[in-house]
Amino acid sequence: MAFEMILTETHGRTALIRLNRPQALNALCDGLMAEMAEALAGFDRDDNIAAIVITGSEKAFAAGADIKEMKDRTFPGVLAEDFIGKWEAVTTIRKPVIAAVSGFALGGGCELAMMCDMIIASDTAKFGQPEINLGIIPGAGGTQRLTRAVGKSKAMDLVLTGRMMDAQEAERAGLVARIVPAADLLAEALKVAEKIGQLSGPSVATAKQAVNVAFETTLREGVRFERGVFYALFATEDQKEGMGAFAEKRKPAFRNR
Ligand SMILES: CC(C)(O)CC(=O)SCCNC(=O)CCNC(=O)[C@H](O)C(C)(C)COP(=O)(O)OP(=O)(O)OC[C@H]1O[C@@H](n2cnc3c(N)ncnc32)[C@H](O)[C@@H]1OP(=O)(O)O
Repeated sequence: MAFEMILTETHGRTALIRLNRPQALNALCDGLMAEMAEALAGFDRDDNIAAIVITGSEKAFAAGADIKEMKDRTFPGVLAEDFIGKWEAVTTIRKPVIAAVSGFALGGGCELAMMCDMIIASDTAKFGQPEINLGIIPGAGGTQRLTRAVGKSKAMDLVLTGRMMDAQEAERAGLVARIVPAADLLAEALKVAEKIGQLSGPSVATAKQAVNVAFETTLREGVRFERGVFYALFATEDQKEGMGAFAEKRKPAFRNR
């Protein structure tokens, strides 16, 4: 499938998706979101791919949903179509998805980054939920994921005022995993993805699932879930290989089973 609004490439076992609407600061229109969902699903099925990086341009990861496309939508229309429901595709991917963010990550752009498993930001990144300036509120998880990431007070500050925060503030607040110079952003994100790709696929997928459960359940239930999947990993060859390699003082050769 040829894409128009995203570019895809592979680097070893890492798939890279670049948002590609520079003229609109990568505003997330329906077409782009559909292409991304299709690309993500394809990479998730591909045994040669272990992790996925999503990035934008130096100026903008994404400046939000496409306001020009969205402005004439109606209440019955968005309801019938479940306009934003399709965006959730990003959260159904089993492999790790890393957002490499440079420049603006606003509105739906910030929400897209937060749907990924971790955010690596350049020192020029700016995050915000400015929907309040448009007479709406965040609609792709912004009020929920941002609040879980940075806490109620800062989430209120950002969502109610629509102000942007820079990469340093975002890292201090816990939204961003690490900050790197803009010129090194992609290399760093690919390096992290490659490192994950060398590990055991079943344990990586299980670890991702377990951390995500923490967002959706009580501590007691989450710990119970973790214990169950932890025990299950002792049924894998990779557990024998990983621990055997440690005992034999050699590098493990994981076979993803
Ligand atoms: C997903 C939901 C439900 O949560 C909803 C949303 O995401 S609503 C959208 C939230 N995002 C915003 O409100 C940000 C809108 N953009 C801006 O405020 C500014 O563009 C900026 C601060 C990011 C950058 O400003 P500047 O450097 O001055 O560039 P511009 O000239 O404004 O933009 C260049 C070009 O891109 C178009 N653009 C930018 N953002 C969007 C957008 N979200 N949708 C559609 N188009 C966008 C902008 O109109 C310019 O295009 P031209 O007018 O030159 O054709």
